[in-house]
Amino acid sequence: MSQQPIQNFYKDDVAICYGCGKHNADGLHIKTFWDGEIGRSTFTPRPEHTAFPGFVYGGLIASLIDCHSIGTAIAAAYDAAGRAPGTDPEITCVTGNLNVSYLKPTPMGVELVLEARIKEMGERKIVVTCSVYAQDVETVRAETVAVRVPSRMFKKEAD
Ligand SMILES: CCCCCCCC(=O)SCCNC(=O)CCNC(=O)[C@H](O)C(C)(C)COP(=O)(O)OP(=O)(O)OC[C@H]1O[C@@H](n2cnc3c(N)ncnc32)[C@H](O)[C@@H]1OP(=O)(O)O
Repeated sequence: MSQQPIQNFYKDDVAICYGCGKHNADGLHIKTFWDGEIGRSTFTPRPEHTAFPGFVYGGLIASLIDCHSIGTAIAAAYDAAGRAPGTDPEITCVTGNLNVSYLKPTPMGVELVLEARIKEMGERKIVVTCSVYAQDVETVRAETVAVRVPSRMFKKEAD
């Protein structure tokens, strides 16, 4: 298991994502730990993340899956290239598609555990599956298409 989350290696100028950017003070600060096979993340929803009494808002869960799956894709892509995370040239991805199945209501008040795996590693397209567990019960399952893009895509035109 990597000691540092992949998000720690994102360049400062792009690390402002609402889901996972370390420089977004109001963000969720999702962290992905890749062990070479599985990307793991944990998150405990806060009261404002409620959908209906006692249960987590699905959009929040989709956000967790989104950034965690993209982080898993990026970490796995460095791994597949035999490179240390964060080394140049930078590997970056965006979400092309996010398909979420809510299997059961997800309870508030417990830590959620996310496990993501690589289903397909292409040159540009990386397909990631992700399950969300609450107290060992799988409540959500998703498949994400991460698409590798040049890091200049993240720069503002004025820069
Ligand atoms: C580093 C910090 C990152 C934090 C990111 C957090 C996650 C996010 O919120 S990202 C923001 C939301 N996503 C976006 O804004 C992306 C907007 N879309 C785009 O920019 C483009 O449509 C993009 C990059 C997805 C695809 O670009 P494009 O040049 O058209 O790709 P293209 O060359 O056609 O396809 C490349 C591969 O991806 C696949 N693909 C592209 N788009 C999709 C899609 N929407 N669904 C499924 N597969 C797709 C293609 O089939 C192709 O696969 P293969 O290589 O096997 O043939």
